[in-house]
Amino acid sequence: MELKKQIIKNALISVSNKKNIITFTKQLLKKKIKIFTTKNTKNFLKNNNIITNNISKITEYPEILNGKIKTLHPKIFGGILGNRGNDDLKYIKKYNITIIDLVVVNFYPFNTSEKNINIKKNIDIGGPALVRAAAKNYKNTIILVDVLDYDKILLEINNTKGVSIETRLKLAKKAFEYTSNYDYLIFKYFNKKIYNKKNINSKLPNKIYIKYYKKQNLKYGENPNQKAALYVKENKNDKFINSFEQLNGKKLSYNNFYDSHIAYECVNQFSNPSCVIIKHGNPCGASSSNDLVSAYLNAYNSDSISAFGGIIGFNKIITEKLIIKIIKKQFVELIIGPKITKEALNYIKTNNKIKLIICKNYNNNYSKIEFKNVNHYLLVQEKNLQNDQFKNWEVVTKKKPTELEIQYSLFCWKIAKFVKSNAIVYSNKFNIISIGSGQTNRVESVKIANLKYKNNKKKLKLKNQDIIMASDAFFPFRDSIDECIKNNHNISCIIQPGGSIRDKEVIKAADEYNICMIFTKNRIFKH
Ligand SMILES: NC(=O)c1ncn([C@@H]2O[C@H](COP(=O)(O)O)[C@@H](O)[C@H]2O)c1NC=O
Repeated sequence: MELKKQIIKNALISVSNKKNIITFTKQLLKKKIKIFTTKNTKNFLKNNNIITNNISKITEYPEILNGKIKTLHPKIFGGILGNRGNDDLKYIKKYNITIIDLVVVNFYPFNTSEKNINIKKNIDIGGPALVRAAAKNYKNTIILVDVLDYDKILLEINNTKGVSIETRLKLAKKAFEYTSNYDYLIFKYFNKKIYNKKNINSKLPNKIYIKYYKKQNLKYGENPNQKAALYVKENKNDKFINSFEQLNGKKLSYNNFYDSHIAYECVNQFSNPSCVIIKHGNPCGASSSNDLVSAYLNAYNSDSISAFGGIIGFNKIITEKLIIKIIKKQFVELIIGPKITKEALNYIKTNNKIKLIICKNYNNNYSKIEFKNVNHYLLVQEKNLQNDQFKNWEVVTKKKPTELEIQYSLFCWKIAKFVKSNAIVYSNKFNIISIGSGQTNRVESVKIANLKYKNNKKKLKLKNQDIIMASDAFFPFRDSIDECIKNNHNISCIIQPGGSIRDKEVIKAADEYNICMIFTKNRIFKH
């Protein structure tokens, strides 16, 4: 329902951020709108040769308490909240209230990234009150909180001599969003102060407030019939989000986004040129080498069938030579890396089927907690951030690993961390050669890993190369180890968390076969 357009006679301007206010005020004055301003806004405009009325002309009261009370007065709020056409009129007349048709306000900045926030100075009281009052009475009072809306409103006034009810409603919605965001920042500040003081484990607080903003719609969810979108925390300085750029290919799907992050997180564990190929959230191939081309080829050879349509992560600059190699070898869904050469980018751009993401500022420590929702509940846990270092591990067998075997075991373990449970991973040097993933019992995962290993052994011409075996949780029995030896798998070292009641039996098996065994003492389940 379109209300009769009201002519704007009086406006109140009280802005901390003075951007664009000069031009806007000039335009309002041209329309013969009477303008009332708070002290600094008035002085700022005056210094720019724009004369406005001091708010005290309405309140007949000076600003007091060093500006803590400027506009908090019945004559101001009466003018904003009063309805023009009903019982309120009698009060308006009785108390000689100036009707205010337009309120332009933005608040004192409350920047939580600043170390020393001055609560007295930084928490705006009168501003939010003005904004809420005007937004509540949006049918009568227009509320402007966004500098970017000044021009739009002027255009609407010029074209239609008023501001439509639809626009007023949108502005009111924006105003309440503005006040709630502002209060949320202040709340967070107080919340942090309390937690830090009491030294409570603030990672898992008693209450969780989640505020994420839609960054982009995704092509679809896990399946094409599911709508999906990407949300981010609003942090304009977030280096990761700012540097996460899609440079080629069609819109990302939910699975693309998920897999590419896993690929990138996994490959960024390594400092040597490395490649990880992900399918359905699981690594299917990985390698660290002297250069990315050989790392890619080794990773591809880990499981060339699964690599089809895979998400490939690199930790070094992507070159044209590498792209040519990949395209020659396989159909690839997405490539993610920290940088790409100009030539490689031009080359990849000739094929819009390949999605390319470049992410310069990778930070694994950004979020220390993880969420999963199950119907009515939100499951929250700390990220499984472990210190994967040999000094924290224990060699439990008679045979001790060589320096190289320790390095190889670390590589194999780091990949196993990303494999869905139950995970069994075989590697040769810094190359993954077989993965058994996501089975409901460990023996099945071992069997799958063994089968893939058997196939790869011929293909990769592995003869008596020493193999590392990683398991994401302890072996409940010695049978898995017997099974490997029976199949002549040349295992030189097994890395696993340990902790089974039959550890002794398992260690005995390893000793019998003259294999080294490392206990990491940390389980790496991934559901
Ligand atoms: N206390 C008040 O009555 C009051 N009324 C408006 N303000 C704020 O004062 C600022 C503008 O004041 P000035 O024009 O003096 O810079 C605005 O950010 C506005 O949100 C107030 N200041 C703080 O609470």
